[in-house]
Amino acid sequence: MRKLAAGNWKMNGTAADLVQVQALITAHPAPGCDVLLCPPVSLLSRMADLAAGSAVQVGGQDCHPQGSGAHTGDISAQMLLDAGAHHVILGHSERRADHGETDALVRAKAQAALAAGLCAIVCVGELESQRDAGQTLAVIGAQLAASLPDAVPDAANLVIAYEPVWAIGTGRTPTLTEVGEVHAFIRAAIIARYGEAAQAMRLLYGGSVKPSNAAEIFAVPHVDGALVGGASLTAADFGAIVAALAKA
Ligand SMILES: O=C[C@H](O)COP(=O)(O)O
Repeated sequence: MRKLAAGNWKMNGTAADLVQVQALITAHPAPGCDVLLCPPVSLLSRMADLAAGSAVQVGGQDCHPQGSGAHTGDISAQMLLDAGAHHVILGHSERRADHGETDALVRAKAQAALAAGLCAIVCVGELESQRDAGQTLAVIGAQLAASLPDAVPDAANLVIAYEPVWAIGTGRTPTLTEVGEVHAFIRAAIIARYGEAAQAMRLLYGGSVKPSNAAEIFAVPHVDGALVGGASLTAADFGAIVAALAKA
């Protein structure tokens, strides 16, 4: 399976920051893994134009479950595709917290994304209190059961990102053993759900991935890449993570 280094710019970046994308493309013309950047919608089309013909793909950070209609401020999967996106991040914990997104809504969005021809990156992850209470696998299992799409015709089009909420933007990470335990659990859950085709679904770890810890995280079984926030904003940091993944 080809691994995936995905960057989530979140609500960061203006046109001036596209120099980072050009620098990434120049420094990693043939990266040896898939490379994705998900900018705010305001930059999506421009970033897609800039990255055309390079190894960098672009994606959205959310989509509406419907294709069009009276939904002020929202964007559909078809619109993301039209703007040049190949992927969309769905169910990020920040959207679950900021916008009250439920597992059922995340599933509807994921199904819309797949139907539109996008690759869906569905995020799951436990709160620190849930980890402390020994509930991590139960929480992840419930999120997977209710957030993932019913049918996935092409395993390459569903990516699952494990992001412990307490590790996002904090500089803290689970131990490698803990990462491995959750990723093995996710692999088993999706094989039970979708069959052996789920061996080809990529599982990303996200939460304070940096150049300094990327290689050890990428050595954990069933870690097929990363969903990177802060460190995806600069070509130097994200490029180092891309290089570590290509070597893993
Ligand atoms: O989507 C990315 C994650 O929330 C990780 O963010 P972070 O790398 O800044 O911790």
